[in-house]
Amino acid sequence: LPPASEKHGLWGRLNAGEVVVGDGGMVLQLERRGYVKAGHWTPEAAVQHPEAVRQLHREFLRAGADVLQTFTFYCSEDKLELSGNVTDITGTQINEAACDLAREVADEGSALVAGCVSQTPCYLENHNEAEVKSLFKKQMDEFLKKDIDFFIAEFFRYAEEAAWAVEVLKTSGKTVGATMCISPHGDMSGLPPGDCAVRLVKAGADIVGVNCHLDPTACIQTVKLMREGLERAGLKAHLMIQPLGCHTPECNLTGYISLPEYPFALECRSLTRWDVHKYAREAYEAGIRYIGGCCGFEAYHIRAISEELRAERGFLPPASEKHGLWGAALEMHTKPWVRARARREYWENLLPASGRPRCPSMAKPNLTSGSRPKRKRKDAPSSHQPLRHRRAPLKFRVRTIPV
Ligand code: MET
Ligand SMILES: [Zn+2]
Repeated sequence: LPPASEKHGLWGRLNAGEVVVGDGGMVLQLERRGYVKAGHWTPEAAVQHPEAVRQLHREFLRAGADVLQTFTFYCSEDKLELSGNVTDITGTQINEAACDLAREVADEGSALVAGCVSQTPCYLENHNEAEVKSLFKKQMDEFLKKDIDFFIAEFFRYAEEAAWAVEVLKTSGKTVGATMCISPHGDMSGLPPGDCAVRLVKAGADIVGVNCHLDPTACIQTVKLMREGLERAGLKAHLMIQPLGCHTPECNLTGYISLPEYPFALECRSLTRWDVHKYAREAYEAGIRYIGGCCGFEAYHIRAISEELRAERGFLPPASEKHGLWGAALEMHTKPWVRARARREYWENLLPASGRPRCPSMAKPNLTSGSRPKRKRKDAPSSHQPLRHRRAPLKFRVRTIPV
């Protein structure tokens, strides 16, 4: 169990039955703002554009986030090398700068800082436990040089790799949350969500759940399956959820990356703040107490979680000073037909139009998962040998999730 000093940390808060509001998506949002390269999704902006990262952290804090996650997605040494995106900055520099940024902003409020690791190319490449674990250990040691409160291992497609990350992070003695980017069908080796959760808790995870890849509806369904798996095994853990900020009802095993709109035309699918109210309530009712968002979740979505759960938390966040509940600020509008929208029933029951007459409401997802491109030797800016890649085997057929 985590040390007593963590009584007021994440572990203590969750054990006391508190709701913990997570932050939103960093890489997708910073790509849209011009600081991250799509396809690569590496976080060198922590060093190159600290002001951009700091600002996004601040927006999430102001919206009520209790946790700021370090901007260290895909910041393992092998992923940085594979992306070939930075030659003049090391992974160590990015990890350390990201910790400093998250801490600086967290201390402007009373947020916790989570040091985050994610899936590695090395795992797909060779399944070598020692090698994969050494990548996580390196990142963990860099985080531990800085002031972080707990760890999150997130965005894992395979329970095995996530469990390896958890085993490494637990050696720190700190609280560890683990979230997988899986659907109700389970992980990429066919392990059902309940069994994934059991595996993660047995590896030492204190909090388990899902992040990214699918919309709130599918993610809640998956976390419920995790909870049931834990109950069947007689194991206890807190539950965590950070879904996409997009509607993906027709998605399948491969998640939103299989949508034709990924990643540059997803806007039509964005959740409204009212969708988030519904999500936050459903997640809470499912017994999930760490409730945040992943890609597509912006500050106003996080504020909507904070507003929906204001009674349970006992306060509203600073950003709500500029937002009347359920549209109440519209009472001041000069036009009577807009004033008429200053009520909960209006926004709760609205079916928003897309304004795009020729658009279908559903897309046809691509049915295969892609292989990684080989990096061209002559373009390779790194002095290291590029990694070899092979197609990740899809062990079972892609199906559509009934929701
Ligand atoms: C592709 S999932 C990304 C997760 C990470 N915490 C981020 O928001 O940047
Ligand atoms: Zn995400």
